[in-house]
Amino acid sequence: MGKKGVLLVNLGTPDSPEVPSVRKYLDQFLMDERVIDIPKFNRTLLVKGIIVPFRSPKTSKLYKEIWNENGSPLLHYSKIQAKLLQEKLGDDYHVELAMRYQSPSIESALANLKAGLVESIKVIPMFPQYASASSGSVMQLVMELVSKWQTVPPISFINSFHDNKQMIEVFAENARKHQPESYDHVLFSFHGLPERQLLKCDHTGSFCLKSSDCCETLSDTNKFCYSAQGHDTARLLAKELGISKENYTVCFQSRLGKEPWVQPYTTDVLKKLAAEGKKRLLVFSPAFVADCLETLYEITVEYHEEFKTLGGEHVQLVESLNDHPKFIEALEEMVKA
Ligand SMILES: C=CC1=C(C)c2cc3[nH]c(cc4nc(cc5[nH]c(cc1n2)c(C)c5CCC(=O)O)C(CCC(=O)O)=C4C)c(C)c3C=C
Ligand SMILES: [Fe+2]
Ligand SMILES: [Fe+2]
Repeated sequence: MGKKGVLLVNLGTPDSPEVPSVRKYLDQFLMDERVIDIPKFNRTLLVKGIIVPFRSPKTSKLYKEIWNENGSPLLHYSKIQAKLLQEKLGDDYHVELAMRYQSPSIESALANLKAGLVESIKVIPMFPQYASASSGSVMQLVMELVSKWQTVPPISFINSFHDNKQMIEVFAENARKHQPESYDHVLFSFHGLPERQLLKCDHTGSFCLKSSDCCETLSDTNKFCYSAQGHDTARLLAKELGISKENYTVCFQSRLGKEPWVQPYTTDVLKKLAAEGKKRLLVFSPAFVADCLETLYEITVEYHEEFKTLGGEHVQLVESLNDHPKFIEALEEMVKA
């Protein structure tokens, strides 16, 4: 029997922090019709004419702040996760890592699986909460590529793992290192998403954003909603750590453009908490399985500085899942499920 193929796919990162690489990365990322979901002509004008030329130099500076001897943290941790998973699964499995944007590409990882004569492929988009712009985009590209093969192997996808028990335990364990009870408030800061993309997930058109608490419970109507899944992750984490409802806030960071994104925005929450006299914040970023630009710069540097300017004292990031053995066990279970 052939090996069972496993494909881990994370978002992607520039090949280097220099402006030309960042330009290439942002161009590929933001020209994805699931990321900037507007007609192609308008997307091309916006992305190639405005965002990429103006944003690349600024984003390059930020990447230079987090780049280290291992390169991009996101790629570095992703490689370790794939290696540890391969070791855990053993010789009956063939694990490949890909990035949705830049390298290693999904195309090359699939070619490696094909060359390895795998008998099946399990794809894990490495995003705990489903979003069309992340998991959906990975699934679409994998399906497009594999659909062109002469022999299409049995292929399956993990859609989301927002309530994965081991994942919750790892985040909680990482938080305990910081004595959560010594903080004035806890934030669960998720990567943002345009509201338009949330609304598109509600096929009934009757539920999403129709009330201020539409994401507070998961039901058949909103089970694929990124925000509702995020609220679920936050609830489970708060329960695991015994954090009461009034002591935490779910919020969304990294907004791009002028259109409304899912709210509340993390920056607004920082202002509100500072005005209430809160001094020390513990911040989880549970939309990511590895530390990356958004955690290591946006939270650790930008939000920390911003909160201090507002009168606060400290913003402490809870380390991501990275190379934690229990997270690798979680991946193993997903593969074997
Ligand atoms: C949870 C996963 C992610 C979703 C959903 C997502 C949506 C999304 N992102 C942008 C724009 C940018 N995101 C950027 C960085 C970035 N995004 C994710 C994950 C999700 N994005 C990660 C892991 C990272 C960091 C990658 C790394 O190398 O560390 C960036 C680049 C940085 C910058 O210029 O600010 C942009 C741009 C949009 C528009 C979007 C949904 C519509
Ligand atoms: Fe993003
Ligand atoms: Fe909702």
